[in-house]
Amino acid sequence: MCGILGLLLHDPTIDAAVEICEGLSLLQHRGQDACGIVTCGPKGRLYQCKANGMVRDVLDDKAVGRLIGGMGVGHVRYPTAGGSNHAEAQPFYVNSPYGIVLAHNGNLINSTTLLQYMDATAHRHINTSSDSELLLNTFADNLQQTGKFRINEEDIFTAVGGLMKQCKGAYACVAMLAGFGIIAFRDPNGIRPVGMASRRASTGKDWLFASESNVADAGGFSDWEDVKPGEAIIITRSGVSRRIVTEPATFAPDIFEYVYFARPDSVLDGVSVYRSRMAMGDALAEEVPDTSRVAALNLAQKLELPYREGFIKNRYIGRTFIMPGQQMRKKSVRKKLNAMALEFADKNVLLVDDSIVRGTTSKEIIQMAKDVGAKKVIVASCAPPIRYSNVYGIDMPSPSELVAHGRTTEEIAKAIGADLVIFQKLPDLIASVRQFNPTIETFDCSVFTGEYVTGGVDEGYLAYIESLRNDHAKNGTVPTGVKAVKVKDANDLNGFSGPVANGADDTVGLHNSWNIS
Ligand SMILES: O=P(O)(O)OC[C@H]1O[C@H](OP(=O)(O)OP(=O)(O)O)[C@H](O)[C@@H]1O
Ligand SMILES: NC(=O)CC[C@H](N)C(=O)O
Ligand SMILES: [Mg+2]
Repeated sequence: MCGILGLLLHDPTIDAAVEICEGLSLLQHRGQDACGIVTCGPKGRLYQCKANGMVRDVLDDKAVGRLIGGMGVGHVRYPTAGGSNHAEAQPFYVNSPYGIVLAHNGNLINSTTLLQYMDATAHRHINTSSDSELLLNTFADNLQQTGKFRINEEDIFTAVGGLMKQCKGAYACVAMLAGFGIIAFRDPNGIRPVGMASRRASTGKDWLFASESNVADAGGFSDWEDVKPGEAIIITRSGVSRRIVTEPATFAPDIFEYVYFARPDSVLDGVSVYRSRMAMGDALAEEVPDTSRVAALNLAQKLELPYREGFIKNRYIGRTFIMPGQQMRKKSVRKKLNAMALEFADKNVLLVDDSIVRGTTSKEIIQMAKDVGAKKVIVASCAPPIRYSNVYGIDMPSPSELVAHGRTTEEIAKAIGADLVIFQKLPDLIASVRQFNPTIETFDCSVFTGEYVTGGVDEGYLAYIESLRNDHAKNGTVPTGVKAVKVKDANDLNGFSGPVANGADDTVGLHNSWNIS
């Protein structure tokens, strides 16, 4: 999952970068791997700073001070395609046509086809294994085809419409055209979130696009509105233009945003994440003979059991599930959470978490609770068992890494060392979220069901991404031996070797040197 942000200030003499940076730090929970900002200053010049690392490290005062201009785009990255190298940090830039910058949240499932098209037809050079670079070039190619010396809103709608025909998968995007304005668009299924808000500024308005509404709240923006599925919104200093640019498709936001990804103080697609998590706790209570903190509190109240914070969290260790390798995740859970012996000694405890994915967290914390004297440890998960790959922007490519894959509930309990595991039922999870916005037709629940809302995800594709992105491939630790994966049907690409796995990806890349003095 990534965080995206666009800001256009009414007064172009005020630099937007400081606020973009603050906004990105509010989206840090969506991506910890890399971050970046590109701004547009006088004469349409673009200024960029992006690198691996957290917002506070990459975007320090000095770096932000060099980013000139009253509009810009920002990104925090959690890789789901390509590798984790600097070159794949976002936003991406392409000079032709017009100078375009793009920040993407989501994941494309037809990268191979797009790559072939870029090479054989559009003749555009793709320098990384990132699907987001392909997305940007698809946008650029569609804009190029309008053939205009100067672009207008109509051309942009046409280009985004063309992109939506070509790109399959999940994409919530914020783009910027040099000297023109900022643009947001969202895939036809609306799988990933992005919204818009505005704020009065002297004689006009400042405009914000962001993955989550918490950014708008903190910046004093109001009138938060979600970008609709299949919609493109263009903001220039002359105003706002918006249009649904594609055929309607099933609106299916990813339910895992509510379970885990989004901050509880955000409202996504009209649903308060906080209230949906409280409802998850209520529903889960029905199953007993958080993230999860909100749910745990409600669950405890309903069961009339005392609610305690049995683990103290080190707020300086980031999210563990979105860390790249299993060793790191495991070590970080121990560093992040410490069991309060007082709360556990000689007690039977019910631990509530928002989800059990690889089982890293639950396995560690059950052991920690037992180490400080817990008698019985029962674990309740606000999400149902996760048994299938995610292909839309959550890095869960490999079912065999999921603790629930191929296991019954009893076997999962055994694998994580729990006395009992209780899972939320899928209809209850869906109802917990949907009750707050019944206009959402359905959700992408593919990690629970193996049913993919976009189509185009068959066994061959799932095997392909698994070979590319399982933990061994990412860390270059074999045993799968995946070093570089040949693009399917790549005969006409002059031997071009397609996306390579993380650990094997030693691309130097065309990236900026961010820490120049
Ligand atoms: O079964 P696993 O593979 O461990 O994944 C599930 C865990 O990962 C997440 O926590 P994370 O540490 O990422 O973030 P949080 O602090 O927001 O809970 C989630 O909240 C679960 O605790
Ligand atoms: N999690 C995401 O949204 C990732 C965006 C993009 N697929 C990347 O890997 O950079
Ligand atoms: Mg957690």
